[in-house]
Amino acid sequence: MTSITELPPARPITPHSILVAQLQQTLKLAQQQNVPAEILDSLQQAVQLAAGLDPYLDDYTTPESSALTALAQRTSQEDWSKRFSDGETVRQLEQEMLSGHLEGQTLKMFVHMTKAKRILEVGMFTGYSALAMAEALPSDGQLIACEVDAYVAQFAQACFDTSPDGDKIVVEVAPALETLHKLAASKETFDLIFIDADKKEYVEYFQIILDRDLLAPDGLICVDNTLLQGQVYLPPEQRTTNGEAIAQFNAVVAADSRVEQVLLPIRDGVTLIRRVA
Ligand SMILES: C[S@@+](CC[C@H](N)C(=O)[O-])C[C@H]1O[C@@H](n2cnc3c(N)ncnc32)[C@H](O)[C@@H]1O
Repeated sequence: MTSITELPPARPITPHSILVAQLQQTLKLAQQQNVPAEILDSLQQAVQLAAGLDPYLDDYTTPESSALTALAQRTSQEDWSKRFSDGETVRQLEQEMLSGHLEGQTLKMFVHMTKAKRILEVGMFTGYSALAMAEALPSDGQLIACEVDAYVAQFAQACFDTSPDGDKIVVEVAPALETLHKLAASKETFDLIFIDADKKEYVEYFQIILDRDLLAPDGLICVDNTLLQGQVYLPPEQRTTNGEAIAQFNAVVAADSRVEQVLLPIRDGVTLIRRVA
């Protein structure tokens, strides 16, 4: 009999799920104190309203494919800390990096809406968003995924090999900046570009994409984690290095007259950018 190791459940990493956890903790504390019933009642309503949102969004969003469910399950069953301490991954990875059902379905919608045929993903991890977008591509469409870590690249490839849409994905194992320069040198262009790799390099990815014309005319850039757990609008002294990098990235995009953008509060924040000049 094989024993399945119990791994920790995913921790809250979006502004909304962090807020839910904080409200639940506040309610617990209030229940232990002699707090007036009126305040307890109000807190309980706040918890209900906040905690119900994510499950409701999941319930009323088209379900993910069986290939995506399998990939997400495999990702959550992997002991990423052990992979890192054994030297198999180049950095500490974690299951929370996977974008998941709501964002995956949102990206699929963008692929359909833009009629994209060529997609570039910067930061693939185990391949959830890559496979979600590939599922929306026509049969002659292609997605190039940049990933620096050879272990996760292999992990993702094994999942793609068992999916009907996996053959639309080509994985480039190298630092993303290297791959972006290589693609630009061979004059490649993309209808949709999804940025989700090293937060400290986001400004560089954005600038190379625009300066070296990696984005096709009328193309769309989608950028993940642009709320970075709420750190971008919390007092700057509470920001991590990644929080600071994303705050700077958002400011750079907002000041660039070549583009227009909208920051959507989906999961950890997704910014859509299109070129206007
Ligand atoms: C947040 S995860 C990507 C999640 C994935 N897009 C998804 O939705 O499931 C970020 C990934 O970017 C990779 N990464 C980090 N820095 C990178 C770099 N400089 N070049 C290429 N990949 C990088 C990490 O190894 C990690 O797998």
